[in-house]
Amino acid sequence: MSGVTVRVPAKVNIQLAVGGARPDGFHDLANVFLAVSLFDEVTVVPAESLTVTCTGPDAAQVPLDGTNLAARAATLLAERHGLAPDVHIHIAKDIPVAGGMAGGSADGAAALLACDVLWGTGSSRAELLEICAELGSDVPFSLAGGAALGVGRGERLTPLEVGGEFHWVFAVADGGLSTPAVYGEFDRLTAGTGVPAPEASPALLEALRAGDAAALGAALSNDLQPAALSLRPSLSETLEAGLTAGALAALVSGSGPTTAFLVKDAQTAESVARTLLTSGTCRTARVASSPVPGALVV
Ligand SMILES: C[C@@](CO)(OP(=O)(O)O)[C@H](O)COP(=O)(O)OP(=O)(O)OC[C@H]1O[C@@H](n2ccc(N)nc2=O)[C@H](O)[C@@H]1O
Ligand SMILES: Nc1ncnc2c1ncn2[C@@H]1O[C@H](COP(=O)(O)OP(=O)(O)O)[C@@H](O)[C@H]1O
Repeated sequence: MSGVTVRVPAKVNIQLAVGGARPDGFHDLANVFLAVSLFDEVTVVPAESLTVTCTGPDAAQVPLDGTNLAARAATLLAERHGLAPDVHIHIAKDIPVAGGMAGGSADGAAALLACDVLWGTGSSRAELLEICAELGSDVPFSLAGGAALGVGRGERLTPLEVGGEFHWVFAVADGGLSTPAVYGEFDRLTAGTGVPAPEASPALLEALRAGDAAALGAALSNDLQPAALSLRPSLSETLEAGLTAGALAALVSGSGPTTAFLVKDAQTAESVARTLLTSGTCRTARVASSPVPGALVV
């Protein structure tokens, strides 16, 4: 076999309920993930040693050493099977980097699936999900796709029913935001307030099940948004610009700084994206729909 390519989607968190910091430094979450139609493609081919290349508009920001999540995935799978992780990994990157859309996690899940097929290691779905959880809290969802509630660190998934297609615009900001820095700012902002245990919103889950965009818009929430806005105050102007342009609702995607706009249909997505592009409040604007499947061999 010459090589294996896996296509993998980005995510938006339609609800991100964050509890207090745990002794291990992580936060318990009720994390409602939705996979959206921005994709990376990861190709693995046999090679003399483990190497990584990346192309795409944000490629310069992607590490090409052993810290790349795709390289870590190949190494973890190889270790489990007593193999050498001798593959060349190529990432065709279209998901914004450090944007709160789980692009690195997506590449980790994609490389894991691609190597499992290339090496014929035949891992079960449960084994793949376990390795994903070792790679990072968001990685299991990148493998699973669709929509899911993630609890614990966000790695323990329950699939969710979605009753229709939802349309989005994503405003990509200049530069990224560090996920640990945003959780750290959340801790600083909530210190001494008695953070409640995170719970999924019944209204949000019902809107998702019904495919009701207006109801979903009313229920979107992200507990990390005040922290992301505190670190990057200019994002409030982007949120405002998208709402003025006709979005049903707006929120920061995960730890940011990408902002997400739910719109009523594909046509409105195009017009909101055009307005956002000319507003000067973001670097670029992308349209997407949801849900889409998780990592798949192409
Ligand atoms: C915020 C979220 C929302 O889905 O995603 P992004 O917006 O960054 O994509 C996730 O919780 C990010 O998950 P992921 O990026 O996989 O994080 P990990 O690699 O597991 O952890 C990186 C760091 O984030 C913090 N972290 C992560 C997950 C969690 N439940 N609590 C945390 O406090 C910790 O500081 C940890 O050291
Ligand atoms: N394959 C990868 N693609 C992008 N970033 C990666 C990858 N592997 C490791 N990283 C690192 O992870 C950081 C977070 O990137 P990313 O997953 O795109 O954002 P986020 O965690 O905000 O969703 C990057 O700044 C980069 O240093």
